[in-house]
Amino acid sequence: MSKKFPIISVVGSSGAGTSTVKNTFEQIFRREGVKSVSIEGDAFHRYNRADMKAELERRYAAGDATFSHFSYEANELKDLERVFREYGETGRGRTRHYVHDANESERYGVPPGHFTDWAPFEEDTDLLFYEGLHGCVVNDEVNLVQHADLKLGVVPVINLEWIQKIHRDRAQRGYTTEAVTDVILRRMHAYVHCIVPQFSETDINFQRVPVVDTSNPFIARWIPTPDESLIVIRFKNPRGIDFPYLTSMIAGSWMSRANSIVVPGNKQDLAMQLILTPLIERMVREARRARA
Ligand SMILES: Nc1ncnc2c1ncn2[C@@H]1O[C@H](COP(=O)(O)OP(=O)(O)OP(=O)(O)O)[C@@H](O)[C@H]1O
Ligand SMILES: O=C(CO)[C@H](O)[C@H](O)COP(=O)(O)O
Repeated sequence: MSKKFPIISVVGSSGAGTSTVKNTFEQIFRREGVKSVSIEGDAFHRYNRADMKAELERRYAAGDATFSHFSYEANELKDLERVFREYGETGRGRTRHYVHDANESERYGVPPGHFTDWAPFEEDTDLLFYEGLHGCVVNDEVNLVQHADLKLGVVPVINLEWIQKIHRDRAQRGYTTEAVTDVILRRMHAYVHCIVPQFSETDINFQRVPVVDTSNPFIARWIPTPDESLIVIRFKNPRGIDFPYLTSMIAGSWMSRANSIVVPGNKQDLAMQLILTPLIERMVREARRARA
């Protein structure tokens, strides 16, 4: 936690929608005049695509069928913690990009499956925004949670998460359904052991639930639309959350538990803006005062 240089950590599995949620944050940052710097979790993968394949094959031959990008050891989590710590203390740090596809390759000038060089953060920012797989990990080696001031989970129910991943990986990253299915299966062990525990550490979870049949996600022809889904929003600590205000502002919403509200899928963006804007505004105001 840093009063001077706060960190927002948005965590979700691959295909959960963390990149999509980043757009909502960008709108809030723009409207509130917040200067942010951001990290994509994939920047902290340990291996480029070819080296990851070789490492997978090596481990598989040695009898380990559980290794995947979700595993702690496939990522440089100590480096990520170092960046979180340094940013929290000084407002400085560095990141890079993992280039997934031809579009990103054109943007960054590096072939798909490779990293760009590390580059320092811009100076004089108000906060650091992280989105990715491991931003709330606590294990024997790292404790990322302790550095983050606002922690969010983006967690569609699993069939929907798979549909989103399959469609995105096919449409944008050039993989077949069979290849994505293999990846989902291979990652399941680490999904349970490395990804899921983080959603008990997060302050707020956004869980998208489809209200159309997704019982065979591998043949779904499209991603259920916002109109075909609900969002369950759960607050770890509901004290101070103005639920009557939220349910009156968001048409069609209701409280399903003392710490949870449900909103129509097409109100996700509005709900996030209403919930997050005051939290971000206060965080940035206090940080600016502490730096003055
Ligand atoms: N609320 C939503 N409604 C409809 N589609 C969504 C929603 N959120 C995400 N998607 C779709 O799901 C797919 C995956 O989303 P996104 O790329 O944001 O995932 P991600 O968590 O960033 O994945 P990765 O970490 O693998 O990059 C995209 O096709 C996106 O358009
Ligand atoms: O989205 C992911 C993890 O969040 C990707 O699966 C990961 O970055 C590896 O990418 P690729 O399989 O395209 O090399």
